Amino acid sequence: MQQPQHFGRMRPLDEYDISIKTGFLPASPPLRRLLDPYFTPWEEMMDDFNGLLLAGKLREKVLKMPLLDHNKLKSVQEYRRAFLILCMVSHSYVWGKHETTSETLPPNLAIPWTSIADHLGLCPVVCHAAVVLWNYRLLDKDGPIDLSNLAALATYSGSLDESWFYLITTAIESSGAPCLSQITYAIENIHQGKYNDLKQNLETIHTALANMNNDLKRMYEKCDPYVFYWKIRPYLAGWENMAEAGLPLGLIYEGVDTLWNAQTDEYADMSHLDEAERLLSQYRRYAGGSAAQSSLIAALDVAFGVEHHRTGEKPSFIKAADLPNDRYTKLPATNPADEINNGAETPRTPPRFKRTNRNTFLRAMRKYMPRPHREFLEDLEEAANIRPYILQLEENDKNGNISSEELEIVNAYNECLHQLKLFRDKHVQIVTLYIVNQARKGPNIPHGGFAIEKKQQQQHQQQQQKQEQPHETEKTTGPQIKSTTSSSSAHNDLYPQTQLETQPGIRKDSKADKVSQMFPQLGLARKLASDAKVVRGTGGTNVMPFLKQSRDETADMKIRLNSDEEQIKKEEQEDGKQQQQQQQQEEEESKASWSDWILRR
Ligand code: HEM
Repeated sequence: MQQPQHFGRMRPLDEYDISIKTGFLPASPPLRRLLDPYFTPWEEMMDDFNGLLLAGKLREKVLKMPLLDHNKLKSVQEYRRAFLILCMVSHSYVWGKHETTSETLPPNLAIPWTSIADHLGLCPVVCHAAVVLWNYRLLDKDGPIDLSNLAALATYSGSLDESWFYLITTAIESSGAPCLSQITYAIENIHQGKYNDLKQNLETIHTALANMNNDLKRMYEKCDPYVFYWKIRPYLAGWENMAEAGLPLGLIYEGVDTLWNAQTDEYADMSHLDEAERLLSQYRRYAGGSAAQSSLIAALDVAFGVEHHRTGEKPSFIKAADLPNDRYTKLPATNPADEINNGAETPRTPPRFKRTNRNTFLRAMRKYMPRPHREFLEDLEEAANIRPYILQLEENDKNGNISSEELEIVNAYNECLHQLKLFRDKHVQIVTLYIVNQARKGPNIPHGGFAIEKKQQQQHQQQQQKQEQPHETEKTTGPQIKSTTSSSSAHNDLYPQTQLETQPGIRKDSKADKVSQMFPQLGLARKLASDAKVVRGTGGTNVMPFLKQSRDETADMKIRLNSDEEQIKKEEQEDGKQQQQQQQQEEEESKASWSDWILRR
């Protein structure tokens, strides 16, 4: 006999820092400034930082900035504002504007950023919460949180495209806000047997999801894919898998020099370590900002019991053996010192993922969500009884024992999943246009004089190949791997974060160079085989298997009832047609340009 399932109960939403009205967005708009004059140096930096970055003066100015005490921040709103400031200034400091990547973050940024991140339950790196949840203002303070009334507080590039990119996501969070209370009501209604109310909960979630889809479709309107890929995305990059950008070990958080253990998230005394060990322990690797860190989409998955597997594990889709060993299948340790100690993989991965989410990447994204939101997802995993209830109805149906009301509930559940699948369909199209196509085409550098033309670049590469393989000129196939201390390829000097990931760009005499010599077991100096499968542009085509699998896993959760035979046949025909169309569309999209999209609207 099947054991009865036990479900946990949720705490009230406000205990997870969730508002019934605004969801994961704060109940009132984020602070526009820190008013305490003590923090003037940070706010002044914000006033000027786009200009300073453009003028190449940002690093100089940062180095003159005082080290401020984060303990003087009073409210959570102030902590969030401070976190946003430090995300903006620190990523600009590290990546610069056409400057060499900085491998170190000075103490006046690193120390407060790390402490403030700890306070908020985040990592000291840019994340969805910083640029989407805490980075907007309302043009009319009494108006709605939608695209007709939103402006961004801060952008790296100073462009409207970047504002639009964040604001679309803010609008999605706002449209999706009703889902959170409805999910908790649905759970309670199942406990109490109030099935009519449950149907209404599902219908409200369905409407919210449809609104989210409408918001997502508007990404094309004001965010140019070229600007996104080449001007915005580089600043959102973190320091995990960034060897090619000159950060093979991650970033040194200067002054945060108590020994930090990523597994336990605790600090220890470092006095017993020698200089090299101390240096190594200061490195941290974090993924960059991504809407994959949105707790909203994750909450919907958990609520509906959408099962996510390791990429490639879903046999009908793609064989794991054919996939590259990349960030979507395996993540490096946050602190490279752990690789020497015990080969740890994904630190601080929340332990309780019993039910649905077994995808390495999606799980890892949770440590980049604010602590209360992460706790909401963890508790929801214990409490989510919607899918088990629907599966019970499916069982009733098999026994010829389902009422018309129950049928309606199953249909409402299926409709919600369908909307979530449509969201992922659109998202796959967006990623094709905004990332895959851009990575394939390469930067379209005008006659600015600061980059070399394609022809010259080819000559440059040929020359380099000759130098590196004087005896093997005839049998080269894949992209060429350079020696570990060579400079990056010509045009990508401007955008180091978009380099090929197999080129460990360790600068001679850099700290990473020193550390890699001291710890050869880290394997940084390894020269990879030229036919290594992992070769691809950062965030390029390798992301697609992951995203398409995630979409297909959503569609797979739909329930097919026997009593709906007619409906099933119709759906199967439609699904077949849809799959064909989708494949065709995806092929066309891989060739499409942004103007095609705009004209097609
Ligand atoms: C120009 C727009 C966008 C681009 C280029 C983009 C790109 C990506 C990429 C590359 C990933 C893979 C994970 C990573 O490498 O970070 C991803 C995942 C994801 N993105 Fe986006 N994204 C965009 C907009 C959005 C928006 C507006 C949302 C809404 C919340 C969103 C939600 C997600 C989610 C939930 C995932 C995790 C995969 C999944 O659950 O299916 N993205 N996105």
